[in-house]
Amino acid sequence: MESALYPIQNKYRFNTLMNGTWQFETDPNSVGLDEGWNKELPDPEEMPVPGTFAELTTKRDRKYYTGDFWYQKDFFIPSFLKKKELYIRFGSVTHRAKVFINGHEVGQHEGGFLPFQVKISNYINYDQTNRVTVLVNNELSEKAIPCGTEEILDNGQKLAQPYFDFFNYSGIMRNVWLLALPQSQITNFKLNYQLANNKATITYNIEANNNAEFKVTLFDNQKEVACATSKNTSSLTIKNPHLWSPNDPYSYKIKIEMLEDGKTVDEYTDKIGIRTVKIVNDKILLNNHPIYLKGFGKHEDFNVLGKAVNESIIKRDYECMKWIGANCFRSSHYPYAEEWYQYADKYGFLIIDEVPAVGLNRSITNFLNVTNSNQSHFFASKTVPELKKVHEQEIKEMIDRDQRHPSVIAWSLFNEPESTTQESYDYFKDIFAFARKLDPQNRPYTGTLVMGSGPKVDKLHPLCDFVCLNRYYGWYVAGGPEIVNAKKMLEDELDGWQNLKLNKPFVFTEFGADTLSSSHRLPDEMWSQEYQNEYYQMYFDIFKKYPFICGELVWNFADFKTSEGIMRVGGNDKGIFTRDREPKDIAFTLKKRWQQLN
Ligand SMILES: CCC[C@@H]1NC[C@@H](O)[C@H](O)[C@H]1C(=O)O
Repeated sequence: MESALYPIQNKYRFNTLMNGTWQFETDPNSVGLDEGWNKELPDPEEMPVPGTFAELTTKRDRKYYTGDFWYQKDFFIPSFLKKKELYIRFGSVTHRAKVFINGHEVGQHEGGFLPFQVKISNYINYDQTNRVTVLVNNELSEKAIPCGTEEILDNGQKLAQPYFDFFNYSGIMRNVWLLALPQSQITNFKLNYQLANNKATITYNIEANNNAEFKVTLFDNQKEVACATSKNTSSLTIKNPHLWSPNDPYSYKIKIEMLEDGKTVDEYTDKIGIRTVKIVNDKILLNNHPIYLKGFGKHEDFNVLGKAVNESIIKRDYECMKWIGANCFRSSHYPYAEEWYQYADKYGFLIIDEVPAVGLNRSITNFLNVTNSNQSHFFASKTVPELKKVHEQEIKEMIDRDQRHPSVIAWSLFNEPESTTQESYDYFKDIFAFARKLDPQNRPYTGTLVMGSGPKVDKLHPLCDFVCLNRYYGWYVAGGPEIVNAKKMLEDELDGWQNLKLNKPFVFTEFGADTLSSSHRLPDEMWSQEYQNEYYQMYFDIFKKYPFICGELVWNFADFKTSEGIMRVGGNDKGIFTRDREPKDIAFTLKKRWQQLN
């Protein structure tokens, strides 16, 4: 069911997008399966795919709809496709899906931010119209990621209660493809690079659905530079490799041919960027040179789109990040659509790729209790074994999908879980051990530590190759006139980390202040543009004193939608840009700083 290869077209492979208008119907009483909705929706409406119903409706109960809902679309399959294996590939379905073809169940998937495909060949009527139906569910629990719970309102409606700070958008929010693939096919390939003596050795491991030989060819600007024919695993070596880096995102083309009895039966081509990433002492090295990460925690989030993929938004975000002088972002708090990574490879951005392990703390204000006994003891609950299984499945799917992108430099296995209890350490010790077996390039593994999980109490930093801090001194604590105390709080914590002599890099993966683009205050006040500037200047003045700080990823790239609450004005307003991607004053401060920072 996993589908790590992005669809391409060549003489062996064909695909077509199934985006557009689908039929849609909510199923609040979960009667659809009994009433045959997998064959015919009783009273559907039009729904765009990719898209999310929550951003399109004018009715609150639809916006917050929680439970089962159905999508359905008819499509024609000509008989000349009979020789091919047919699949439908979903870029994602949030949070879980069950797929039917002409009424027959053909597969299901848990996890709302990674692709999967279902084989449909055996259920297709050729030269006829066929029907795909998807049963989706968007409920939250402590047995899946992202975590949350739900309540039943007085009117009987379910209401999702996220343990995370972004709107629980759901549905088919990424591209959907119809795939026509060869019977014998390449299903994935993994690459690792070794650089030495001005040579690059590219070790490959090809996965396929049949035993076969493989011919692997590397091209530099259309010129063949290396070639090998082997079973699944071998290597290629090239002299004077042109390495990939943010300042020079150079790519080669790799072509893999699958041979049966000497005859090519499948072919997959991709762009690859030769580079290495490693941690040496308290530095992050790219191609053996220390790098400093400048950029953002982001979200897939935009007006009307919700989290639906849209290449205009992707392009605009990259243009803004180039303009401001950023070189990195974290895919907070879930793996983004594949197109984000393709642009990063091309434009030379670095990505900390994050699995949707957010909300493993039973309250987004858990950080207020992290240093006292009011902790929720999240990892002591009986649902943890189920949670761990899903967490591991999604780590594997994320790494299988993204391991070839040169832009991906690290894996984030958690965002702000409970992290000061022995049981949290026991849980994540297993998670890290599982994940470390999966990446052929052995990139660094990390996770972000919630406000309060500091040097005296945190249990998870020993598992991390570099330490990621989400800190809000001057906002959630010591805000406004108390910012004078916030400076000392931040310095005291960093002194505490320094005294542990971890000899590891640290990256600030979140720090920020909610700011209304309409607010100017003299003297500055919280929520004003002037305060956001003062807040960041305080952090930057302090960062200079700690050489182990190797990155500053501010929170957040843009204002984004959350659940409603007394601390949210239309959502989270910590953006450097507004939700419609216009700069706040702070954007010009960061541009000046980042274009000078090498
Ligand atoms: C102290 C927790 C901060 C929190 N961290 C996770 C993000 O997803 C939230 O948006 C951010 C915030 O509240 O701004």
